[in-house]
Amino acid sequence: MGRMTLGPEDRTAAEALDARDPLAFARGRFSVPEGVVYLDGNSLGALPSGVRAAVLDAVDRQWGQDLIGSWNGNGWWTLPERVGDRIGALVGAAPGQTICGDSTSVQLFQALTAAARLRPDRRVLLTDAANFPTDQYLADAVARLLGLEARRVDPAALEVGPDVAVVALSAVDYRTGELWDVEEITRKAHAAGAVVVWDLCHAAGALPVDLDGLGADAAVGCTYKYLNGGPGAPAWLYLPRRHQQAADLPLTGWTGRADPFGLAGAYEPAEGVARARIGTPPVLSMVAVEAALDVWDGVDLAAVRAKSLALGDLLITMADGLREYGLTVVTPRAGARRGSQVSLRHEKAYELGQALITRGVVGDFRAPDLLRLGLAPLYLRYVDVWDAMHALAGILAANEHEAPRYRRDQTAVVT
Ligand SMILES: Cc1ncc(COP(=O)(O)O)c(C=O)c1O
Ligand SMILES: Nc1c(O)cccc1C(=O)C[C@H](N)C(=O)O
Repeated sequence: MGRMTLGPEDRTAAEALDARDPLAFARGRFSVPEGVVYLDGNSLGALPSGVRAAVLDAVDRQWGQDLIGSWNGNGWWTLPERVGDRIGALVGAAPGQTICGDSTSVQLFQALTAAARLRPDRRVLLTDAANFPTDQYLADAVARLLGLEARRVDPAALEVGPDVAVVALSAVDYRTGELWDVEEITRKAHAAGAVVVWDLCHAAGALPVDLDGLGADAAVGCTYKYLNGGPGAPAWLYLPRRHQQAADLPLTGWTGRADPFGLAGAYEPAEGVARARIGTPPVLSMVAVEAALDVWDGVDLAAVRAKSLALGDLLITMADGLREYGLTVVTPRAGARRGSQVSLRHEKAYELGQALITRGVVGDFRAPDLLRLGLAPLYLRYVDVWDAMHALAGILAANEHEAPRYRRDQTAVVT
């Protein structure tokens, strides 16, 4: 779809786009609260309808009745590989290369350490100065542990010297929504002999990714954003087959050992990606993720991408109409450089976000001045974007956000 010319007066045009949306059916797979326009699926995805029954079954029948027999009888033990493969299918990973478990931060530690150990003669780890804090902290921590130097770079001007062991970046900038040229960066890093670790938190389920085709050396991501696995849902690690044998993973937990129930005193890695298992999987959370992944049945990621960009086009067009109020679009306009969110800059971004919540529109705020609006194409409609931007226009026009109750309380948790 090309650029839109939809004006704030034209809700019927948004309705027409919904009427011919090939993904319209997917909204029925979610429980989205009535009267809420949810633009925060890039932080916590909405609740897929099937999750409740799956978790209740895991609690009442599997845990309550079947008790410990559930590790085998209800497939608890194999959840990390099973769910991992289903996530892998959404990021271009053939089976046997993706494991689900722990947090993104833990998986970053695993991936960065193992990646650096693949290049023992090199001393530098590159990360993005604007990367999500946990990515930067863990790059520093791994560098300290292995005696490397963690260097901050701008992905747009990446240069990879002969001393670089690892290039570790997020595909999408969590603040601006900019999508980096993942193919070109991977190619550049490989040409210089480095390995590449991608953080796909803001890409998995938001746009097509082809990890195998890319030749990525490792990747991580969460499942609580566009994969809708729920609060605190476990993350995932992609470790391609070609590195599995050589990968020296730092967290050698007992469930990643060959024959874990042999209970031997010394570690020996399991075959394949199972070696990336660490401790006991968080069964209830992983059952939720597994059920959440059902929303992808029959969904074409190319259609998800097309709708994500079209929703973004609509949002950007309407935001451009609000320039007179000091609102600017910071997300790149070119579709190829956009993830699945649009970030708007305004000196009162926090207050605007709070006033929007009062009107039933939920986005989020990133300091110091960004209003971040996430676009999850499976459950968002064009009219939702229209209604959100219409509400924003009303707030700005009436100065609603200047009300004292919207002032930022510095002690509040900003989600
Ligand atoms: C790019 C990126 N990496 C990592 C994380 C979070 O890591 P964790 O799942 O360990 O909280 C986030 C968001 O929370 C993120 O946006
Ligand atoms: N993981 C989160 C959490 O536990 C609480 C609040 C927010 C988050 C997030 O996911 C933040 C998110 N990664 C971001 O892009 O800013």
